[in-house]
Amino acid sequence: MSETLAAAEVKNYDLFIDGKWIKATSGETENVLSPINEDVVGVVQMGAEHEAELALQAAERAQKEWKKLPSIERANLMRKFAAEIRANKPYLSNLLSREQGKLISVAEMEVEVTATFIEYACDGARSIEGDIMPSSNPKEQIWIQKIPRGVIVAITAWNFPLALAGRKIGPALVAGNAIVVKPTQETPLATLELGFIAEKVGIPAGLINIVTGKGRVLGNALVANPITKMVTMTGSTPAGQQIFKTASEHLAHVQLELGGKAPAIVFPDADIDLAVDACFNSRFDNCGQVCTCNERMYVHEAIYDVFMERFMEKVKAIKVGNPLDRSVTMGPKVNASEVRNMEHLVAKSIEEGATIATGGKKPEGAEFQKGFWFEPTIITDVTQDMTIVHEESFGPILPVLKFKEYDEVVENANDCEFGLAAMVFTRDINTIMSLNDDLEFGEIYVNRGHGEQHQGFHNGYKLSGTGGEDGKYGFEQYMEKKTFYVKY
Ligand SMILES: NC(=O)C1=CN([C@@H]2O[C@H](COP(=O)(O)OP(=O)(O)OC[C@H]3O[C@@H](n4cnc5c(N)ncnc54)[C@H](OP(=O)(O)O)[C@@H]3O)[C@@H](O)[C@H]2O)C=CC1
Ligand SMILES: O=C(O)[C@@H](O)[C@@H]1OC[C@H](O)[C@H]1O
Repeated sequence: MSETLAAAEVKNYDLFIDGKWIKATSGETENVLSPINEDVVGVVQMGAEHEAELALQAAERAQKEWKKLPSIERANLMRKFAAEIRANKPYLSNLLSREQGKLISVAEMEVEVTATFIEYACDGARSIEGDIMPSSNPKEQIWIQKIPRGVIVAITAWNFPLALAGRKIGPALVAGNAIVVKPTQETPLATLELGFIAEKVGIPAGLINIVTGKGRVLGNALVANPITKMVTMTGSTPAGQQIFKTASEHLAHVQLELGGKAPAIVFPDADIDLAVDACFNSRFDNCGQVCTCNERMYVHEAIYDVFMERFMEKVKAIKVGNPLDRSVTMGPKVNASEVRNMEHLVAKSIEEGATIATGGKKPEGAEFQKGFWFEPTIITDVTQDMTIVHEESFGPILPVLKFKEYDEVVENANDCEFGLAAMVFTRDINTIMSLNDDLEFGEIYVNRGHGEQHQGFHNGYKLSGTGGEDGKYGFEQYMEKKTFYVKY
């Protein structure tokens, strides 16, 4: 059944700083367009250096009192914040679908995951543990304490904007920090709604600040400011590298979740139906716009034909259309630039000798005249040296390669500048354990597709990032350590 497809109101959002909604001194605004039909969904302020300073100063003031609260009291308030996010699921998920183009069912999952990211952080409130150890000196103890860092800057990407914000706000505040969130200009609206929710549940002014503006202007000003003690960013590798350089000027702690090029490897002993379903879902989830998506698929030559017959049947059954229509199974790409990148990768693949087995262009039909659409695309006759095997597509394009030997496919899987996620399908324990030893990826899925758990650790190697996020190791990064030598 379709959701309300009628054009909703166009909402104007100010900057949420120090518990107030204010306009940018620049007087500039930017329209947020729907990828479905290019209608304006909302209008946001274009903050810059001045607004960065205001937000950081507000956060610095608010954090001084917040850190004095017992962590369980911080967690109790954050649970109310999470509950109110959940209570607004219908509105937030509809807004996410309209600003990002994701299926309404995926948007509903995203709102739920935003709440559970925060609730997971709250569960850790009583586990902020340090160490007490004997000194090598007589009558002396050593205490290592965990303390909040101070002001955190969170910069997020457009694929799961609300969940990525919750993933950072939760641990940051439970640990005793304040935060300034800069969502991407592509999809800032649902994140801005968190400002209204913070007001409603009584989050103290200045603890959560949400500012919009260009990453290389406002984002850069936030990162460069010495008030900022940690930057947690999700986005592309080039942007992450720039942030890393800027933050190094004042040695802020940096946590980066960046690009990926996950291989899916299907061995001859795999459960073929399970592998087909997992590899399919892990490519076309959110129109392929998930950092852990199946970006290149290696299928053993012995099962290639039977696997691909079943796989292609599913690909050709995809229904592309308005993501608010629950009968649709894939929505649009987020913007025109992303569609141009899809077209570039297809053209490059053909130029390099590959075959477009299905898709490869914008879909035809009146409903696709406006918006940012691209067909589900499978590329075959692919060799390891081709661009599509190395360049992240972050979209509904999948190159498929055959392999024969274990060593060959492991070498090819590792032949990549990224190291975020990989998925492998085999029922042989020796193969599984060898892959665990040999694959150079921070997250390996065995006999299932992508999808992190909050208690895990979302950690990219190589150009996929640094620091890692989620779980107890992600939570730890929002705290500093202070060592106390106590002679008595
Ligand atoms: N590893 C992971 O968990 C994930 C990784 N990603 C990766 O993100 C990419 C797609 O997201 P996308 O939003 O296009 O990524 P971008 O890197 O373009 O933008 C990410 C964020 O960084 C901001 N930004 C850009 N440059 C700077 C800068 N110099 N200083 C401060 N902030 C800056 C952007 O601001 P603005 O755009 O508003 O100007 C945006 O808010 C893909 O590569 C994907 O792999 C996506 C999701 C998860
Ligand atoms: O960022 C991504 O693409 C993934 O980590 C995604 O973000 C929130 C969801 O929980 C994850 O699948």
